[in-house]
Order: sequence, then structure tokens, then C-alpha cells
Amino acid sequence: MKAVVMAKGMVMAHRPLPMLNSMFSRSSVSFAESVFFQGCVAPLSTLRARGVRIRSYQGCSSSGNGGGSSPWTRRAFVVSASSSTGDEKQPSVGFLGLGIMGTAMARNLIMAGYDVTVWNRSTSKCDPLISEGAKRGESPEQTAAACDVTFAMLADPAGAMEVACGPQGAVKGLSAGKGYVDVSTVDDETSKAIAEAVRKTGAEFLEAPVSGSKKPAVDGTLIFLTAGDKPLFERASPMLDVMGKSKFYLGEVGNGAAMKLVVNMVMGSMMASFSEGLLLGAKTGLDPKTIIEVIGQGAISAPMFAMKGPSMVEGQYPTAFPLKHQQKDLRLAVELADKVGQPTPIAAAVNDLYAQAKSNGLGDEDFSAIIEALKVNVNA
Ligand SMILES: NC(=O)C1=CN([C@@H]2O[C@H](COP(=O)(O)OP(=O)(O)OC[C@H]3O[C@@H](n4cnc5c(N)ncnc54)[C@H](OP(=O)(O)O)[C@@H]3O)[C@@H](O)[C@H]2O)C=CC1
Ligand SMILES: O=CC(=O)O
Repeated sequence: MKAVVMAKGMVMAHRPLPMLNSMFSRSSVSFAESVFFQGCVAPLSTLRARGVRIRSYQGCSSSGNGGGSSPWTRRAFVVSASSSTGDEKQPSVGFLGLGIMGTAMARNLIMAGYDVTVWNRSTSKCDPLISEGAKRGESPEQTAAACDVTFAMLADPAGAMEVACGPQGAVKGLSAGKGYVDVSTVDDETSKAIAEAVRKTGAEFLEAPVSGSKKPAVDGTLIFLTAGDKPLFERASPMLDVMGKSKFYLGEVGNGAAMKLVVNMVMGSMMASFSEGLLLGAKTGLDPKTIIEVIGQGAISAPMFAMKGPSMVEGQYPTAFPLKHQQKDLRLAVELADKVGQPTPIAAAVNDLYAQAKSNGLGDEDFSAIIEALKVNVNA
């Protein structure tokens, strides 16, 4: 097994894990510090086991030559470290919900050396993370009771409520001193209801939905849109920094949910509009690949178009962000707009389109499969 050694984001060398182990077991924390303060990288669990406390780090994808099935060969961390003789104790972390996003996020916490307990409704999804060092949570309640800070990444408002407040919900395991961070995309009312239930236990609550899809979750480059208890924001920040590249603190609970819905409302409309453009262009005889190239060079260029356009042209929709979740977000955004009296006719029309695509069996495809819902010949 090898670990990736990086400096300034470039892979410099691969070192066999036993070599790193022996380097760090030479006991001198100062040796470890000097290695790490020079910008080198190693599995953080190794450091932790050797008594080195991680102060800060940045998750990075390894480039090609780090391939392989071991997480240590797939990922690398730039770290600075100090002796564990300090009095700060790393919090134990719970993670509830191991879907596309939750699995990648929890894995990054494990790889950063946190003591992570995972739970998922379908228990088999816990197995890979347990083999990578996580503990198995018996229920949301038991997980929250066992951990200092518990994250939840659930599909939708119903799932988030069930896991937080259901019969074996996390709230039952919370108490003063603990924190609950809900990173699911939900509406503000759901988030406020969970916040109230959490705070009644004496624990703190942070809503922290994320912008960024499967790859940013894997790469640890998500954008957190947080709101709620500021002390928990501060306490959870090192963990958010493991999983993301930036974080916004937006004040009262509800603001994070609203921000996320605004962003995803725009994203869903952009994808539908892009799909219409590709199909219209194709029907007039234009090459869709050239359309993508032209869009990519102008003011409306977007990483999303460049990333998903080529596979859309091939009729392939490998799931990063499931279409059913995009439709949920559009629905919640339109409901929010209705509540505050803001017309959103474009989002409403796009929501109908996604709902139709979902009922046509495209819900589990990537949301770029929305193009399929537009592939009808109105002149036929
Ligand atoms: N995928 C993406 O690109 C992004 C997604 N999001 C948001 O993150 C959240 C998760 O997304 P993603 O990981 O893609 O979704 P997935 O569909 O892959 O995972 C959903 C998770 O929710 C669990 N779940 C659903 N309902 C319940 C319930 N009633 N009780 C307990 N657990 C439940 C599922 O458990 P089980 O495995 O048992 O079904 C699974 O762990 C969503 O809110 C989504 O909108 C945000 C940014 C990007
Ligand atoms: O919620 C989805 C995303 O890509 O962000």
C-alpha cells in the first residue's frame, strides 16, 4: 500500500505505507512536524495513531498515478500537524445517510482521521466505510448518542424528519454539548422543525446544505451554505473544511435552505434550457458538439455544460445528481416563491418538465436526462 506525497498540489512521490509508518514511529513528533510543515502528505490515520494531531489540511484528488482501490492511493491530504500533547480533543463524528453524497463525505472525514460512526437505512451501504475504519451505528439515536457532532445527509424533507425526529431518531440521542448538522437539501420549514427538536434537547443545530455534486463530494470541494447556531458552525468548521472548499454562514435557520433552493432552481432551469438548445440546434442540422464548444467560449459558458454536455449528446446520464432530487428542489423552490410572493414562472414550468421526466422513469438518472423529456417530435 502506498501513500501519495504531494507538495503544492502536485504529486511528488509515492511512499510505501510501511515506510511512512516507520518514519512516524521514529517517535519524534518534531520529525513528523517537519515532514508535514514542508508540505508533504500521508494518511492522516497513520499520523493520528502516531500521536500527531491534525490542525488543518486540504483534501485533494491524487492525479493519475495514485490509482488503485485503497483510499490512500486515491486521495491525498496536505496537512499541517502538531503534537498530540495539546489539550484539544478531536470530536467524534456521526454520519447518517450514505447515499451518493453521504458516502463520499463520510469517507473524507474518515480519511482525515476523525473517529466516524456511520448509519444508513439500508445497512449494507455502511460496509465499505466500516472496512475503511468507521464504526457501525445501530440507529440515528445510538449514533447521535455516541458522537459529539452528527451529520445527516438524507434524500428529502420526509427522510430528514424521519432520521432526526422518528421513533429511533437522532434527537433521542442528543443532549447538551452535542451538535446536529443537517446537510440535506430541504425546505426552510423542515429545517426549522428539526432545529426546534434538536435545541429542545440542549444540543446545537446547524443547517448546512451543500452546493456541488458527486465529484466535489469525492474531492472535498463542496460549498456549505450554513445557518443556525454559530458556536456549532465554529466547532464543525474543521470538518466542513475536510468536506468542502468554502462555507458561508448565513444567520438564522432557514437561510441556508433558501440559498440552496435558489441555487438549485437556477441550476435546474439552466439544464433544461441547455437541453432545449442542444435539441433545437440538432434539428436545424447543427453539430451538438460544436454547440457545446461555442457555448463554452462565450458569456454563458458553465462548467456544468462542459462537464455534462458531451455525455448528453451520447444519450448517457451517469448519475451524479439524481433527477428526482432536482425535481424535489424545484418543487421546494416554487413553494418557497409562492410563500414569499415572488413570481417564478420559469421555475414552475421547468418543475413540471422534471416531474414529467420523473413519472416517465427517469428519476434515478442524472438530472441531465431531462433532455430525454424534450425528445418528442411535435410535428409528427
Ligand atoms: N447528488 C448530488 O449531486 C447532490 C445532492 N444533494 C442533496 O443531498 C441529499 C442526498 O443526495 P444523494 O446522496 O444524491 O441522494 P441518494 O438518493 O443517493 O441518497 C439518499 C439517502 O437518503 C436516505 N433516505 C431516504 N429516505 C430516508 C428515510 N425515510 N429514512 C432514512 N433514510 C432515508 C437513503 O437511504 P437508503 O440508502 O436506505 O435508501 C440514502 O442514504 C439530497 O437532499 C440531495 O438533494 C446536494 C448536493 C448535490
Ligand atoms: O444539488 C446539487 C448540486 O449539484 O449542487
